[in-house]
Amino acid sequence: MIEVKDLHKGFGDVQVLKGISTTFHPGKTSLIIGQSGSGKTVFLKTLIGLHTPEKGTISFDGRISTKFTIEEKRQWRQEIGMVFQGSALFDSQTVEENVMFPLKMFTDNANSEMLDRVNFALNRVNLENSNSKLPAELSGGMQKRVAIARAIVMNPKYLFCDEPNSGLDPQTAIVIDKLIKEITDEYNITTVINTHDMNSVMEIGEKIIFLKNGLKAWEGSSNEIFKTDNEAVVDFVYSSNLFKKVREAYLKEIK
Ligand SMILES: Nc1ncnc2c1ncn2[C@@H]1O[C@H](COP(=O)(O)OP(=O)(O)OP(=O)(O)O)[C@@H](O)[C@H]1O
Repeated sequence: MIEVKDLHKGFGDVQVLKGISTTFHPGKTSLIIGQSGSGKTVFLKTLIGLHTPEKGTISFDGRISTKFTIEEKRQWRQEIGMVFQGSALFDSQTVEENVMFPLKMFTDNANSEMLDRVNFALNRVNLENSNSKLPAELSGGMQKRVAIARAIVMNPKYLFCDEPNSGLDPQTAIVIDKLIKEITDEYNITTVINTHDMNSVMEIGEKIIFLKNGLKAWEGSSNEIFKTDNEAVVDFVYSSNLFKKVREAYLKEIK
């Protein structure tokens, strides 16, 4: 479980996060949504330790990350998986080398042991027989699978994804979303995803946090987001006519 309390982060005179508190639970996919510039990326980067908060705490199963010693930080870093926008694979390395990278960096396991683990992760994302391919030889959806395999190869407790389905067609995006949700359930991972994709919100949003101007303006589940009368959420999520109609139809049905 990740507990965030009163998180503040700014740059110079600009305050970006203005006191965010929330909790992310194991086995659940939590989604961060909000307009461009609302602070989603700064929030995610602060959670993973790339930004240091001025105020507030982030606690990982009781361990406060800003108080970590170097050794504790190294240990914690191994418990984290990350999927970045655009997959962030090493272009000149094969799929196998990309997925093996965290194992080489953090463990001194024998090569055969690492290879078993790599094959397990690739198998889990349904990407067998691609070990020797280069990222350029794969489709965008397959590259995301490699990025997910790399993120889970260390058996993480926490998974952070920044726009995991950006650049994918809607069908592939849903497949990737569902894969992340399945893995989250299966391995009881605490997963936090930044997204702009309203399909993701509806499909996999077990918990949704809506940021507005650096504050948490709303949180709830995908079912609750249909029913909410929070104006800011409704304006943001149902800004397209299609989603407005879907919401109206849903609300009629449950009356
Ligand atoms: N390193 C930085 N230095 C100064 N300002 C920054 C820095 N990183 C982010 N900001 C500012 O913080 C604000 C929030 O940015 P952030 O990238 O978190 O927004 P976002 O919600 O992720 O937007 P988007 O959906 O467009 O990715 C913006 O005004 C941005 O200019």
